[in-house]
Amino acid sequence: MNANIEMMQIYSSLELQIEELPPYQHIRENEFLSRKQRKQKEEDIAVCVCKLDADISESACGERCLNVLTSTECTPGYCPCEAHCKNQRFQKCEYAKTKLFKTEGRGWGLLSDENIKAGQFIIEYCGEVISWKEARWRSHVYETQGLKDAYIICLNAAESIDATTKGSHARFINHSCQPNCETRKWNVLGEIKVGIFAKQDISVGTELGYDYNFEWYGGAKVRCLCGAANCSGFLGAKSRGFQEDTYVWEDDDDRYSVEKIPLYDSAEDEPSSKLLKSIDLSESEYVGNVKNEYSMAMNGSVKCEHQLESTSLDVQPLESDPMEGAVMNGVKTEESEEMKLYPQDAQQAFPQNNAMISRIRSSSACRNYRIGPSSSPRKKAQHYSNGKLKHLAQKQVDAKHVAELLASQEAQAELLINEELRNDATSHLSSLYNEIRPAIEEHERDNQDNVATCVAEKWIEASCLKLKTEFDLYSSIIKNIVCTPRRMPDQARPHGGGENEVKYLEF
Ligand SMILES: C[S@@+](CC[C@H](N)C(=O)[O-])C[C@H]1O[C@@H](n2cnc3c(N)ncnc32)[C@H](O)[C@@H]1O
Repeated sequence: MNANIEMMQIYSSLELQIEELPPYQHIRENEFLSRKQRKQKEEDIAVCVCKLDADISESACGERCLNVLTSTECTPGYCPCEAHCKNQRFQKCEYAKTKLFKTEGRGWGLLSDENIKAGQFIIEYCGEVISWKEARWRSHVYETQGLKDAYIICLNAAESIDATTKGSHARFINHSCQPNCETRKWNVLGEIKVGIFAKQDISVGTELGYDYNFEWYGGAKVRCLCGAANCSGFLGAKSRGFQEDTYVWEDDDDRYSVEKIPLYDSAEDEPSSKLLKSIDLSESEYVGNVKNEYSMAMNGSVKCEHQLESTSLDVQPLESDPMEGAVMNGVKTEESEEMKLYPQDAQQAFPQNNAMISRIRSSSACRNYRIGPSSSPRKKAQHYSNGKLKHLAQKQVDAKHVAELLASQEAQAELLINEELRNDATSHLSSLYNEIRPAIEEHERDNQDNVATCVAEKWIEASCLKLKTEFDLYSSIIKNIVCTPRRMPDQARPHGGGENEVKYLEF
């Protein structure tokens, strides 16, 4: 009888727990929404050279396995250690034992339910794999719905994992500024997966936490309640999402910020003590939502009851940027001088470099240099009221075509040389990206500290060189158009191109 009552009590407390858990679907594998899951091609399979030795447990794909060293899981059927291979932890869901629990003010959290060793794989962060654009859109939608907890993390430059409606227990791991876990990316059968790994030995019953700073796409500004001595104050304060939302810029002598939030570069850095002039939050629906979310987030006890099925959303996708696709119609146009001289934003010239830029931007070493679109103080006209940068998508000037319109051979040669220098600098920057990416990824895998300053400097140097060569090219075009004679119209031989292109070159 007593046992029955006890059982009923356990059952009802379990029921209570299940009731209280926010609605989500538990999944053990990522679901791909924006594309099909990749099938590993035979030629892409990395086969290690491990040899099974019954006396040495580490022999079957331990830490010296070539695949382990490159964060790649062995492929079943190809690994020489066959069923003994220890390097298929994601595939076999070899998770540590964990338990959900309710925290004070931070919603649900995850506890270790056994002693965990430093470096041990704890759990995969599963969810829906969506494009970066979709992530921005969803993050905005969730904010609009008043969803307090954010579950979107970055997978790669183009994709994110959203565990809001579907995910593994990793979605319950809270942020800590003094984390005992970290995220690491592994190549598993040709797909990148995000795992939570122990940074140190963790004893049973300890809350698991990792630093959201790098991978998290938290739409709202949530005050961090991790309690660490070095707490940075806000969740994901260095994350891309946070940086975009709280964009701070200078316009002549004015300084603006979305909120009067003191931003800390790192535990050691000084907080930005400058009093920032707050912009009118009502100016923008988006910022308005952020503000709304912020005040909600401050109320830690608010329990979110929102269902995600709601579709009648009165919001626009963030990517509906009114400047996107804007085309520079020629030097005759009313565009600013800066737009003429910089026909392509450095970031847009290399879409694949966005990851690099955002990673570098998220390191304090580089933030000191202010890389990327926020690298230099720009005119207010180039920002939206919420501080986001407008894209300066423009056509590139075809220097060869311009040269053909000039009568002077010297002028023609000058343009062509400058174009060649610009092209060299562009391809150098592009190849540098591939060269330094492994260093950055390696760094991120080992720990979540900042990337080395020398890496950032190399990148900045190449970016500056590219900007300089672009500047030289466009200033020499303008100079020669203004100061040297042009061919007579009937001598001009504009090549190829449609009507637009000819107009573009009519000076
Ligand atoms: C990935 S979820 C973590 C699980 C979440 N606590 C839950 O109940 O589902 C991230 C959200 O948890 C909350 N959170 C996580 N770490 C926090 C922290 N250190 N301080 C305050 N809130 C935190 C925030 O609302 C954040 O958006």
